[in-house]
Amino acid sequence: FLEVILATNLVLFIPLLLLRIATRLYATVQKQITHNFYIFQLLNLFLGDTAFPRQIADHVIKNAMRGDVTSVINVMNQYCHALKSVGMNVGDAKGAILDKCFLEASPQNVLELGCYCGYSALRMGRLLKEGAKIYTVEGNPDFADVAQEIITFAGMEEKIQIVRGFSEKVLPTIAAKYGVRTFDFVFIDHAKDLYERDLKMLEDLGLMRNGTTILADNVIYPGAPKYLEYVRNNTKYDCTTYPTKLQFRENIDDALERSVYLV
Ligand SMILES: C[S@@+](CC[C@H](N)C(=O)[O-])C[C@H]1O[C@@H](n2cnc3c(N)ncnc32)[C@H](O)[C@@H]1O
Ligand SMILES: [Mg+2]
Repeated sequence: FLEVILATNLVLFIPLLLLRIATRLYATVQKQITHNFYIFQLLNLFLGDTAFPRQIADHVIKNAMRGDVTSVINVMNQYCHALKSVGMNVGDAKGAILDKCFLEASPQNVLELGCYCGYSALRMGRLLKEGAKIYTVEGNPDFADVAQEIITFAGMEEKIQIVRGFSEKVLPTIAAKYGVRTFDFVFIDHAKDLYERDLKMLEDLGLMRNGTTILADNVIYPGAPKYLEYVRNNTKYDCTTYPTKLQFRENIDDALERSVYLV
């Protein structure tokens, strides 16, 4: 009898342990290589990274009101909270900081790096003034598909343009492609180790004007130390930190960093 119990436990325990190791490994590796399209896709293939965004989309379509952006945002929040989500949406608490900074900037042209399922784009989209537009960059085509589905369901497809591709590839051509001169508000929320590189890219490409607001998420967790060092010790940026907690994980400290570009 004891042998049966032991064998059953082992049968359950070993796959769970392997799953845990794989998840940890994935999180570590993903941080390093999110900008490598092929490795990213390979990991997705084996570890099913798109399963969660797909579930969010299905849940939204089933439970939210078509064409009602606030209802879509609320359903996404409820779902992620209920699951103590591993989802990467900025969430409602940090979302309130995003709303505040966004409204203060009152932007015409908005750039987002890292769309995921479109949650933060929808949050900004519902505050967008008449005629203004959001361009949200997403490197993972499966995430971009899910985001497009949710954005269209919310009726925001005219206001939110998903820009498919990795930032390093799409930024050099984004202005010409969409007829934009500079962005007034930039929300940076993609791979944390690319924040500094991509901000410098925006500078070099002349995609920001005097007064452009750059808001960076997750500067404490998972953390973007090189980015913080760059903007905080730089006369070209006027910085404010908004300490907060990680989305859906109230025991983990995080912060958003607002930097106003001064040229
Ligand atoms: C934290 S999630 C974005 C969450 C989203 N802003 C929200 O709050 O709803 C980061 C996203 O950035 C994407 N990503 C990572 N590196 C990227 C890059 N170099 N260019 C474009 N997208 C990238 C990932 O595929 C992922 O979907
Ligand atoms: Mg984030």
